[in-house]
Amino acid sequence: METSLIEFRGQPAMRATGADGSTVTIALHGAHVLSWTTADAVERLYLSPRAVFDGQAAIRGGIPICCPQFNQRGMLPKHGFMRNLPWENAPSDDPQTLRLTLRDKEATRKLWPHSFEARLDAALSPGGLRTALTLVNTDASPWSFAAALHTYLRVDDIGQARLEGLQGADRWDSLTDERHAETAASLHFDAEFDSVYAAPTQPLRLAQPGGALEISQSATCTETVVWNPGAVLGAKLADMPEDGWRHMLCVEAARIDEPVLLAPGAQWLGWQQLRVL
Ligand SMILES: O=P(O)(O)OC[C@H]1O[C@@H](O)[C@H](O)[C@@H](O)[C@@H]1O
Repeated sequence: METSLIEFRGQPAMRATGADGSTVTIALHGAHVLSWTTADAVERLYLSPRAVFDGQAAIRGGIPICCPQFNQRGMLPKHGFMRNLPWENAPSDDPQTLRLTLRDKEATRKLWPHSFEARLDAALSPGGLRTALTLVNTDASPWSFAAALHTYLRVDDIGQARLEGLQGADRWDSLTDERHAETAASLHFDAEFDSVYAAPTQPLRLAQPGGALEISQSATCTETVVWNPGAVLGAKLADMPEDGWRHMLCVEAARIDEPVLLAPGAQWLGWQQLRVL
């Protein structure tokens, strides 16, 4: 894997190219995966053309890291602070892996008074991308956190996309605040959709007329979040074009309902694997 430092919409980013010509591009801001192209040069992630690249705001699209808080479930900024800070490129033990790290600093301690190291590892394989988030407790006392790899998958037309593999999974529908087991064998999306599922052990499948993608996640990520803003909320998101919601589906590997309690010196690893079928 060859890596280089590039400029992406005016911001520094790392790009890795696999032996088969596939690429992954990660902004230092937020260790935010911006792009994943497979050997056939097809982009597999959605990145909003209106995403803000000012080195401050969270970037709309790609793979935002939500940590140490998910959504508004706590006192921190929405989805935590890690997506709003500059990370550093760091050497990885594995030459096939691109690594970025973030350590606590004044800006993080003001919000969250703990010492930590976070690592984002991205690895390409033929037809695949694996992103892994590691949290290390470098503090003298325990702390707890939630996390999500908030992946925006690119879809040609949301009206024709189907997400399979969630039937029977416990679902919390955040729009209605209802809990029930999912009855649909395959989900389709024609309006706002925002649900947290107990993660099934088997991979999910995103099926489109043009092909399918397998989505799997580590057992440490106990939830899978599925989100599409739909036309009404989509039109209100200033950093997304009006039809942007038609071209994305977020399928997120998450640890939300039971935060991880990490002892001093301990570490946690959560990953998501995408594979073109
Ligand atoms: O606009 P943000 O902060 O990136 O969040 C996007 C969405 O992220 C999803 O994970 C949540 O389930 C949604 O409720 C939320 O709106």
